[in-house]
Amino acid sequence: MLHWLLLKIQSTEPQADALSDVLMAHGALSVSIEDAHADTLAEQAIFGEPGDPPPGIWQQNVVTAMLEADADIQTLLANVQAELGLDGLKYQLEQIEEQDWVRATQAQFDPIRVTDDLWIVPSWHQAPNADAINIVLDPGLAFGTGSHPTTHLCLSWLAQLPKPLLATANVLDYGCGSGILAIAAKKLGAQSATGVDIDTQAVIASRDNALNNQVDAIFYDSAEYLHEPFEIVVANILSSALMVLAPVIASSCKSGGKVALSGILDSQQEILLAHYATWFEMDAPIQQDGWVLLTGTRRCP
Ligand SMILES: C[S@@+](CC[C@H](N)C(=O)[O-])C[C@H]1O[C@@H](n2cnc3c(N)ncnc32)[C@H](O)[C@@H]1O
Repeated sequence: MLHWLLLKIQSTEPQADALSDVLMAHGALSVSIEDAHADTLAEQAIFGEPGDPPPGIWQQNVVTAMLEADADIQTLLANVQAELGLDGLKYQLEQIEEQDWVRATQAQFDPIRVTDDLWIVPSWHQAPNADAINIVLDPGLAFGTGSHPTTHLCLSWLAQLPKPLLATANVLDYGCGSGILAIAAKKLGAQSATGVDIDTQAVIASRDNALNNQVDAIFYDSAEYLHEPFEIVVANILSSALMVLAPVIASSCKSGGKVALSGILDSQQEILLAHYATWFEMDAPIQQDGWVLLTGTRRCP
């Protein structure tokens, strides 16, 4: 049964916001803007870092309006053209059938293999390897489902740490998001795991996820962080935050302790390597899909 129409209009960066406003004013249920070249070699990557000005939008984009099935498209287009002074709009119309939206959303998330022995499994899936360490995690408001290369890099690093080292290690997950790294550390055998985050929602999500995984890990607001020393510190935060937090991360890591830093783009690794070399003996960077993991060992202060 037909339920909605999707009107997709080709646009350019200066027009896109005004076009969205006019579509909403004339009855669109929702409007989204996407890169016109998404999923092609010409795709334009846009990243925002805390403290930076808003990154803007794509030069060539597609503005998509979701409309009631009986919307009068010709009148809507005439209004858009008249109000914005645009001629010859290029557009496409698609029909959306009713479907089971919960099932459709869940179908996008499959179990993620980190190693043969470590998997991230959505709660509605059967674990592909029941004997593996399976972290049960559903997509939520906090970052960290395991699908992003930066999380994957940190998880792979935790998984390859020697078991005797982990068994005596207290692990700090700075910028815990969903709590995935702290939960993984504890499940892999760490003595203790603590996560802190600047975002209250992340702390709540981490506590819920730890409970769902029957993992005893502590999560709290980074504003209350006590600067305790840990044997292992993982921090998957964007590079600008890692630069600012470097003294905190260094003072949180015991002499001889290990650090793993991610959320770093290829182009940002040199400056971070140089900065963290002040406190750590740094290893060769590890790369995945344009993202970098930096690891090191804390020198004696
Ligand atoms: C990329 S997510 C990483 C989440 C998870 N650790 C993972 O590896 O998937 C970064 C997290 O760091 C948090 N964050 C950003 N800046 C921070 C800061 N200055 N102090 C503490 N947490 C911060 C964000 O709220 C976010 O939850």
